Amino acid sequence: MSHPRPARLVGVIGTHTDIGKTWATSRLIERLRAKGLRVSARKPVQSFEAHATVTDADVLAAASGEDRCVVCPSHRWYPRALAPPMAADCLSQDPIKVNDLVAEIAWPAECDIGFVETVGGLRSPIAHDGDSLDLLVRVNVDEFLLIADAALGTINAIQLTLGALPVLPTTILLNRFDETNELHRLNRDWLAAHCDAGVLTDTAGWR
Ligand SMILES: Nc1ncnc2c1ncn2[C@@H]1O[C@H](COP(=O)(O)OP(=O)(O)OP(=O)(O)O)[C@@H](O)[C@H]1O
Ligand SMILES: C[C@H](N)[C@@H](CCCCCC(=O)O)NC(=O)O
Repeated sequence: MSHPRPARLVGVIGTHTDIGKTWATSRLIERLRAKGLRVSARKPVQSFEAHATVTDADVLAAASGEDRCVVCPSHRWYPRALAPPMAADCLSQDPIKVNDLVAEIAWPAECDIGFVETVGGLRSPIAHDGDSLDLLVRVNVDEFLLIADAALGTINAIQLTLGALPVLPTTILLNRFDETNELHRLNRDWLAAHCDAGVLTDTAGWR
């Protein structure tokens, strides 16, 4: 049996953990849904501080209008702020396999755009046998959305990330971009001139 797949499947990656993948993706989902598009979000596995009251799945679910345990299955919630396989080990949970994470992703029958959010940065371990990039390759995404910041050092982080990606359309979103900050503007312009990717400073420009 073939499983439904969104018409457009976007892999969300970051230059670093806490860069704003969930925040930016949620803002983008809200904007797309307001236009009438059917949008879903999936975070195949998540790890977080044990005392956290709101997880990435909660934030994405609030934006997409889905159940948080549909966004991220409840058995893939690891309450330790470590890469998921490391968290699983510390919590004496079973090893995480990329194949299982992929198999657990289910989309609604009709979905215009699906977002798969990874963990940490592109090469952060997401399972015992693979990292965020491995997962998105297995999921066979159509394109990448790279969340980065606009501050000093971002060019290196973005270049390293782009260099590790397969050739697919990629959009860079500079989270927390401040138009009044000259460095932010100069970084945006340099990236637009030198990178083979679209460069956005907010979700409004996403096409
Ligand atoms: N543009 C922004 N404005 C306000 N708060 C933001 C913004 N971007 C991120 N944040 C906040 O920064 C924190 C980290 O962001 P977020 O959880 O989106 O990062 P992440 O890349 O998804 O992290 P992880 O590696 O855990 O997946 C969150 O508390 C989030 O609400
Ligand atoms: C705990 C964090 N919030 C995040 C995992 C980040 C792992 C980073 C590992 C690394 O690259 O060193 N978890 C998650 O996105 O579900």
